Amino acid sequence: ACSHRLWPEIENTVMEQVAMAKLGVGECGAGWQLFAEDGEMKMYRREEEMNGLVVDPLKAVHVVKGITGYELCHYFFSPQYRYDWETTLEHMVVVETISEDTIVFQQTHKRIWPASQRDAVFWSHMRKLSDDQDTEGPGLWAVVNKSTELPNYPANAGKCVRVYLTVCLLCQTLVNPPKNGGPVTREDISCKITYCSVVNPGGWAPASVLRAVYKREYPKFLKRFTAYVINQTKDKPITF
Ligand SMILES: O=S(=O)(CCO)c1ccc(-c2ccc(C3CCCC3)c([C@H]3C[C@H]3c3ccccn3)c2)cc1
Repeated sequence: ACSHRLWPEIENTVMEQVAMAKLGVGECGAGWQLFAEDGEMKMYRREEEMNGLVVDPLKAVHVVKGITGYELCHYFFSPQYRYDWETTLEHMVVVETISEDTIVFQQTHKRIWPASQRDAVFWSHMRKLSDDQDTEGPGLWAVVNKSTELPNYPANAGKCVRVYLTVCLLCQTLVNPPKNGGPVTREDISCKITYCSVVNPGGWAPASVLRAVYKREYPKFLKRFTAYVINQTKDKPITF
């Protein structure tokens, strides 16, 4: 995989995205505004436009009990589960499997009225990161998705407007070993999640419409996805 043409970009993007994900939303002076909250899940956005297009960066933080960072990243990265949890997905193609941890996708998303239908072409990479603090711990896992150009999937060639996205799912597993020294069970683990995304909608769509869609779709997506992983893993051995 290190020889692949995308490798340098993947390496740089992962480092940059993980560094950004680790930054707290800090004092809200940094422009992050809380727009959705549900229990442990908090969603922030910054209102940003690029030549008239809404490209509001999104940062969500969440803590989920009973699953590991590896498990969350595995179900997020692996194509075979995506239709189960990604409700806005109309069609997904695995364009290229660069390695077991790097895949190129083409996805068509269901049309969200009144915007025209969108598609995305992006590479997706999953990786374990060394957790600076404790090296031997379960550590940090991340999946980074970033739009890329593919000659065989030219942008805006068919009915869909091409979106440009950069997404980072950063997960830290927290283990609370049982007092009695017994084996670690799912009651003793939780996962701290940071999900960052910037989606440039490609073609024009009304700012009010896009912001309403983001406000509705992102909380739904993160809640549905985490519930899906909890359900998929509850009767399986823990994978760190
Ligand atoms: O995390 S991923 O990599 C998971 C792999 O599927 C991801 C997440 C989000 C998107 C996406 C793509 C298009 C749109 C919009 C833009 C104009 C009209 C459609 C949106 C906005 C609508 C928001 C949204 C948020 C979450 C889920 C779906 N929809 C989001 C794509 C990939």
